[in-house]
Amino acid sequence: MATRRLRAFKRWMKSNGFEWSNALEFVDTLEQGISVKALCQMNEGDVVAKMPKQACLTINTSGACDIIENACLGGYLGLAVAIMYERSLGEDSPWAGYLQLLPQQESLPLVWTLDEVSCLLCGTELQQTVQEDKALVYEDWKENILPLLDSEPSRLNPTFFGVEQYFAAKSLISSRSFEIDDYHGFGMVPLADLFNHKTGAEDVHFTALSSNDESDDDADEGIVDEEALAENSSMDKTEKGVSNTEYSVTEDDTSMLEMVMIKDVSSGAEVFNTYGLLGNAALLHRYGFTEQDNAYDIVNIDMELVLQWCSSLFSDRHSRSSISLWRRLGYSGDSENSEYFEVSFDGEPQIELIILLHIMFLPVDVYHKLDLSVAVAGNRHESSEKTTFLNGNIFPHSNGTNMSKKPLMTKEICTALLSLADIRESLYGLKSMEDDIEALERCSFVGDRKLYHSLVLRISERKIIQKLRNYASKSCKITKPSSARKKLKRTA
Ligand SMILES: C[S@@+](CC[C@H](N)C(=O)[O-])C[C@H]1O[C@@H](n2cnc3c(N)ncnc32)[C@H](O)[C@@H]1O
Repeated sequence: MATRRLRAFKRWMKSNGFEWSNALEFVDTLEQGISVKALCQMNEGDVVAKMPKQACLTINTSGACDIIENACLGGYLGLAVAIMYERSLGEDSPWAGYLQLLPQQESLPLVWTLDEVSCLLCGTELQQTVQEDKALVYEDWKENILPLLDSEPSRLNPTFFGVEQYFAAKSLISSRSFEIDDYHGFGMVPLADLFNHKTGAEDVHFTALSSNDESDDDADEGIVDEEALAENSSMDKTEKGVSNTEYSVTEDDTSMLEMVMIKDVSSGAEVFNTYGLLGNAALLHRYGFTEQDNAYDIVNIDMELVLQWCSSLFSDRHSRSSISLWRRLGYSGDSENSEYFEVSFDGEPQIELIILLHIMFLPVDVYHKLDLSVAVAGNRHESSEKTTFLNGNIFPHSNGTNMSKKPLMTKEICTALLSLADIRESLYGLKSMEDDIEALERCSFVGDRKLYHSLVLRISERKIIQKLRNYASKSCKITKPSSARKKLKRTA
């Protein structure tokens, strides 16, 4: 359905040199906003849309370019000022026809209230991240945007540069901006941002040729291989497919961005882009929606939770020294402040977590032997390629990813994983997963958007925790009980 705002947008695109295939239908519904459909069969290689870089809203093209540059605001901050500035011009903005199509803001958790964040995202991977984001974005506004109003009172209308407007602009940038090229950097690309996302199953690809350097080396991820383009996008197709605007482009025209079909799509089907291979936490964080059964979902178990579990069995001293030994063996990442362990969509915990648990359960004598050998190796500056003897298993340093988990899955490690699953699950509060599933069934995708997507996130995470339990129970049955220490509580 072409609504009034869509018709106005198409007129704006035509007068700004955009070209798009007659086979694309832009659909606007109250429930789902705008999507793009195929009006007839579309084929791999078809160039279905061309967008002039000069018509994209970037720091460089915006009327506020001088203000942004004088204030040395780059990246997202600068682009946010560009959007707020053009919005403040209303009909006088060269992007008025584009801006009227955009929502005021995208419903990302960033723009939810703090109460909504703590209530709806309780226990999820996003709760803390979003709380921190909100504080940081507020600080950004106070430090960088507020002072601008004093420096340019005649050009900047404070009504359009308030903290709410800044958060709104940030939500649009997060959900709709593209990397254009070295000169323009990030920007808003009209038309390209009408395509919805499907994980790992996109039909169309956004491509850009750098205006500074056309060599492959300088190509960003989205750039199409020139030869493939030449093969697939003959003038024939361009003439047939792209509507007959006056704008004519050459194949290596670096002033244009393109949308190229990377698969055949049948008539009537929606044409999807992909925003990346993202789990639900990342999708909700950046774009404000989730997908059911998303195979890229993960759950993290923070080191803090491991310490919490550890303190119920061992002395603080033992917990700390085990973690220290584990770090010295090279199993922690770069940052000691944000250590966490991933549990994959299938419920498999990261090998690094299993190794840490293993170290914690080592019999005292083996533990001391290992500790000593690591200290000696450290003093001799031995390479991290060396192997280590751990409870009957040879552990290669810093190379846990290729190790088999099976031999390590002793009874106590399986029990520890079950306890960690319980501790992680308790973060979701009193409501059970069944409560969440029932709530989701009652919830409307359209009317209760925030609740709907936060429930999908909670449920998908909790399903992974359930799979972690299954993984631990199953592994326990197939692994012989270990000969590890009988006395669990250690004090030294
Ligand atoms: C680049 S825009 C796509 C066009 C958008 N539908 C519109 O109305 O303008 C990205 C936004 O579209 C919505 N979106 C995209 N893919 C989606 C999907 N698979 N499910 C739900 N919403 C989606 C989200 O609100 C997202 O932030």
